[in-house]
Amino acid sequence: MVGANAALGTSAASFSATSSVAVAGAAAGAAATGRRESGVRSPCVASSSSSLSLGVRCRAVSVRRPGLDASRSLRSSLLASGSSGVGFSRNEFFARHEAFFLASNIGILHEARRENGRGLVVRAAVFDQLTDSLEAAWSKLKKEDVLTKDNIKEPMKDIRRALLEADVSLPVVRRFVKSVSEKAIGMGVVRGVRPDQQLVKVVNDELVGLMGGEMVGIEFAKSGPTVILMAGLQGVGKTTACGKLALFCKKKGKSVMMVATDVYRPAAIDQLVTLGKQVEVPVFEAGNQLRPAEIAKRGLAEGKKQGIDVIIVDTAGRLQVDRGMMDELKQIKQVVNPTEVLLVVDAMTGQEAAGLVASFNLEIGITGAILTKLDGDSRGGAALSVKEVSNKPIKFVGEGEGMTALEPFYPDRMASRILGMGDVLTFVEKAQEVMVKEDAELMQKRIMEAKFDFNDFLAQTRNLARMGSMSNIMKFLPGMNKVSPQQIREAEKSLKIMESMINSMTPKERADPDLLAKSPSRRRRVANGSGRSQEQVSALVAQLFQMRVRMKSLATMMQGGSIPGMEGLEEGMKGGRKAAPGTAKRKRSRGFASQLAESGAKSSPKGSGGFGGFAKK
Ligand SMILES: Nc1nc2c(ncn2[C@@H]2O[C@H](COP(=O)(O)OP(=O)(O)OP(=O)(O)O)[C@@H](O)[C@H]2O)c(=O)[nH]1
Repeated sequence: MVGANAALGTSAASFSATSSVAVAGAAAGAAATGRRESGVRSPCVASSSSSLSLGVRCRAVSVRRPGLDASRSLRSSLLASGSSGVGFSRNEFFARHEAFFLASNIGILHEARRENGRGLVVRAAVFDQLTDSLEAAWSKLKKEDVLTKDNIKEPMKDIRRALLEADVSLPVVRRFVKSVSEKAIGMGVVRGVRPDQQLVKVVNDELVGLMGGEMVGIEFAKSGPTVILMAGLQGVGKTTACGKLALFCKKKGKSVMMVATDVYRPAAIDQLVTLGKQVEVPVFEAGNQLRPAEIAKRGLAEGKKQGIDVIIVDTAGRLQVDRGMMDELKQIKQVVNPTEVLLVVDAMTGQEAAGLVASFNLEIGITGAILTKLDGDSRGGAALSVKEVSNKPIKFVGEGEGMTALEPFYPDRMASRILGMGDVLTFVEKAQEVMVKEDAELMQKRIMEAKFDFNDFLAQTRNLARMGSMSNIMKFLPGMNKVSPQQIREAEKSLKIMESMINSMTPKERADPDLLAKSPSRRRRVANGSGRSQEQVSALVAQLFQMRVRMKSLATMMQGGSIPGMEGLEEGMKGGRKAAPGTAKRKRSRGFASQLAESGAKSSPKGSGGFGGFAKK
């Protein structure tokens, strides 16, 4: 293989710029306007005859959930292959493409063995600010040997400030800081784990607890339809959330109907009907002359008649909480006897959102919250405060206007993202949506046999593109929050260039890159066909050989399911205090990093550049 690279006699450095990264184009659908008439309006259901119509770069924060070994390994591997500081070299960035491939394949195979199909978790610019501020806190402990009352004072001040800036309410911040301080000081020396990592671990656990610990999903009724009553102030995204939730339930195999009871805002009913068309869910409406509770009652009767599984009732919002609104909600609640009452709150209102959840709960009794517009909020105080302030869980988060932009809220994954550790589980779940297990198995086999070819490369790249835009996908991966939009644009451009070269290869050449490695005339032909230079084609071929080696090596480690850096910390934190310097575990840890480095070095001819950044610097 190295021989083949040498035979190409090229510097692959030029290929850095023509490397690959997935691109996606998600088209937002334009919506048709619904007529205001009678009946259940549906694009798919016949009209009713009724007259009603850690950047932290800590490689070792554990997530306390069983069965996540492979996911942890993925994350650890990605972390290990990633940047260790602010800023991201281009090579490191491109190197992630290999990690994407591996993560999607191995992740799918692992997760395919897991029964419960869980949803996705948030991705957004949210928490960027908090993540950065927390990094400053850890960095103050880099030179310490043990956490003490004195040396955590400064980092704790930073954490306090970071949380307040994120708009977390003061009492919550106070409790949080107190609890973290006590636990951190009580830890003592944990061999093999640096004090800054210890603190990250404590903060991680506290964040998970603060946000409620476990994910709390929708509770479906044991018999009869599940009725979900949606409440919230005006403009928070309630109607949009109804559509998103309808789609979410549909994907779970439920039949869904939405009921439009907002008789005050003229366009509200039409808006719901339009969304219904978009997600192909019928909407029950009865104009704006009846009382909302009456419409809800008739909607429920209609849903029952049709044997609908989930009935989502949209309600009117008000500019602020007022008696009329609460009374109306109470009346609707009384007639539909909902399984879930979800309060929709706008993340951008920060701690105010948490206060609203508390007061709505007191007034009407709610079962949880949907936090919308998380994509527009870079502070994240609402996500951190809601559970603590109201004792009600956030059940979903909305992070976009599109109908698919609703995801269950997982406190542990969110904590992971706050700490700059990415969210590999979500990445894997996204991959599962576009790849079938059999394909992943086949691809895995080819990676392990170092037979990964240009066809595989194209297939994988296209799969990744189907998962969403590059910038969205990257948010799930550790350290990728440091990649600039400019780098993303370049990478997207590079992918197109690369595809054009691969498209100019014959099927035989795609399947057997050796043909190209050995034949300058073939490379010349591909260059002419794609309008690229011969050097670029040579570099592309060289890269494929390098990728084969590195992917096989990394895949072997990921499949082992045990990445020492992570494991060591976990055990240390459990109180094992076993991993003394120089022990096998420590050696394995070093071995992992150096193996990565070696695999890159071995396969890269001198001066080849390319994916050289894959190895940890
Ligand atoms: N960026 C972003 N925008 C959102 C999100 N959810 C809703 N929106 C937008 O917020 C605006 C208001 O959303 P609606 O669903 O009409 O809000 P509403 O609460 O039903 O409003 P009322 O019916 O007036 O009470 C719309 O422009 C939505 O597209 C989200 O998660 N992210």
